[in-house]
Amino acid sequence: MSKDTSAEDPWHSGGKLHPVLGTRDPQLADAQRVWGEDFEPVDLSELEGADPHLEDVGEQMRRLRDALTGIADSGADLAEAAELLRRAADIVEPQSPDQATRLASQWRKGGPGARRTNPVGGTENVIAPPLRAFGHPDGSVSARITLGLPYQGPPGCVHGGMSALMLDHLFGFANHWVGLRGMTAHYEIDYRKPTPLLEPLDMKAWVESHEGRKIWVRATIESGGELRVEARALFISANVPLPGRDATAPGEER
Ligand SMILES: CCCCCCCC/C=C\CCCCCCCC(=O)SCCNC(=O)CCNC(=O)[C@H](O)C(C)(C)COP(=O)(O)OP(=O)(O)OC[C@H]1O[C@@H](n2cnc3c(N)ncnc32)[C@H](O)[C@@H]1OP(=O)(O)O
Repeated sequence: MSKDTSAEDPWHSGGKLHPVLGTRDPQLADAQRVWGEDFEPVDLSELEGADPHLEDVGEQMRRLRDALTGIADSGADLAEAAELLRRAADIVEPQSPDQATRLASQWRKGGPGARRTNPVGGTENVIAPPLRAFGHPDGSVSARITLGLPYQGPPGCVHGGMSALMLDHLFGFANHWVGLRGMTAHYEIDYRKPTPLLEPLDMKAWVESHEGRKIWVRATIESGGELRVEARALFISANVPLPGRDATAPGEER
């Protein structure tokens, strides 16, 4: 399997995979403590060059998101915060192009695709934890994250849909890491034990096999050394027209 991807391929937004992260990144430092030095981070080069104010706004929004969830019984006075947030929205909204324009801009040739904005890893997306994935030399990808109250399902536990979402996303990275890409066609998941909030979750995904357009992937979530969730999926190599781009002939189908 090849890791080569081509920025010239209009159906693929990714560049070649290479380590680009600095060790100041807390999730990378955490991952290095857990998995040692024997892995390379998945390419996140599309994050370079982002407006630092955009990164900062995203970060402040996530702080608010986490601080706000479950605050109702605390007696907090939120009047000033509400006013400041209204002002912030009044500043940003008029500067933000319509959604169709922004959608197309994500998929410009050689652009970041949805990796900056997707709901799992996108730092521009407030609902994203955001999860960061790391690629290992054995072809698997891993992520470690601790989720808070915004992601609660059963009492004190991660919402099962959130687990499914994160693993589906990791499947995408597992494909990407070994030079494949596809769409989820079939997805099955077993919730073996409750998945705790507020405790580190270790996720792993890998391509088990692939033949023609079919890619079979597997993934797990562990916490405290115990298996919580395991999932299997069939991805199918498929060509989806990119927003704002002519639907010209895609590259070779796998
Ligand atoms: C482009 C940019 C890439 C950027 C890369 C960046 C890398 C960064 C990495 C990661 C970050 C992001 C990662 C995100 C990841 C998330 C993934 C999703 O959420 S995907 C959304 C949900 N999935 C759908 O919406 C699919 C909807 N379904 C379809 O469109 C079609 O069903 C499709 C394309 C999957 C297949 O349709 P057909 O018409 O092309 O092909 P047919 O002939 O039906 O199937 C081909 C073969 O597959 C089998 N097949 C199809 N579906 C099956 C199923 N559900 N179960 C079992 N077999 C199935 C069929 O039986 C057939 O097999 P036989 O060739 O006959 O042996």
